[in-house]
Amino acid sequence: MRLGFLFENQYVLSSNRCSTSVPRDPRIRRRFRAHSIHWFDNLSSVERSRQQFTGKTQEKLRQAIRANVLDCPLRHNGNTNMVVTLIGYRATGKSTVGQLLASRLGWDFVDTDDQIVSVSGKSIAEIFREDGEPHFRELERQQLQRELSREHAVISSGGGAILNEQTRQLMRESGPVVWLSASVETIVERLKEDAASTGSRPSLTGEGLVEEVESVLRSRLPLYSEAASFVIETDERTVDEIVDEIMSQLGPESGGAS
Ligand SMILES: Nc1ncnc2c1ncn2[C@@H]1O[C@H](COP(=O)(O)OP(=O)(O)OP(=O)(O)O)[C@@H](O)[C@H]1O
Ligand SMILES: O=C(O)C1=C[C@@H](O)[C@@H](O)[C@H](O)C1
Ligand SMILES: [Mg+2]
Repeated sequence: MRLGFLFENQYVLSSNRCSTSVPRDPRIRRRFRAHSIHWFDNLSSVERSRQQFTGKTQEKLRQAIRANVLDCPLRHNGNTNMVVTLIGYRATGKSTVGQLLASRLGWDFVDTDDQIVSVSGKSIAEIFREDGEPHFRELERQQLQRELSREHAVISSGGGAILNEQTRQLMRESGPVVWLSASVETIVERLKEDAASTGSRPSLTGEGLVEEVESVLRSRLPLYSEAASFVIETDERTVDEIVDEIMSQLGPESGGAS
């Protein structure tokens, strides 16, 4: 049986006949995916080209991947779990975009920052101040672990959720991971203008705002990249346009463009 393969960080099922080749039980599907990824990671790039990409141009391949990448999980609507997780630095729009995306997909929307605030009865700034950042990270890890086992949902994660390796892996195993990106200038501008920043975005380094965004973003880029199924640039784009592009990347089965 052909399994699946990863290309440009996207998990791809190699067959269109997923209903027969992919186990329906979510637990078995997770193992199946993990195995496929491991299998692909262990192939040399030359071997990958020979086995998978022979005779196809890169662009054709990309199109094929876009068309197929989420075809199978979405076709199993109702049978398997399928969670879309939004990742990205502060103020890249995870919460704003996530709400609209969830309503377009008709799925539940979950914002793990909001959940942590509501369960703990404290703002994120208070948690950082009174209990320390490591405590917040642990709450975040637990919250995401719980929510990623939902059947269908759009999850807006916190900007630093990807710091945890176990969380990164679980996100990827649970469905597509959408990385919202923005330039330092855009992030700084949005952070300054958003009244919610004071309570929900305590300083991470003690540096000035611009220096902090530059240094923390730089250090996290490899982790966002590792966790992501695909990236969406958000600079100078409306929330509607961003959701349209995500829907289009998710493929026709999500109601997105073909
Ligand atoms: N595409 C966009 N264009 C203009 N403003 C935006 C866009 N996306 C989000 N914003 C604004 O940026 C601010 C931050 O957005 P949001 O809270 O959704 O970001 P976030 O990624 O969830 O941040 P955090 O990681 O801190 O939770 C809000 O004021 C929001 O209205
Ligand atoms: O980037 C971060 O580390 C954070 C982002 C926010 O979403 C919150 O989770 C919190 O302010 C920490
Ligand atoms: Mg948010």
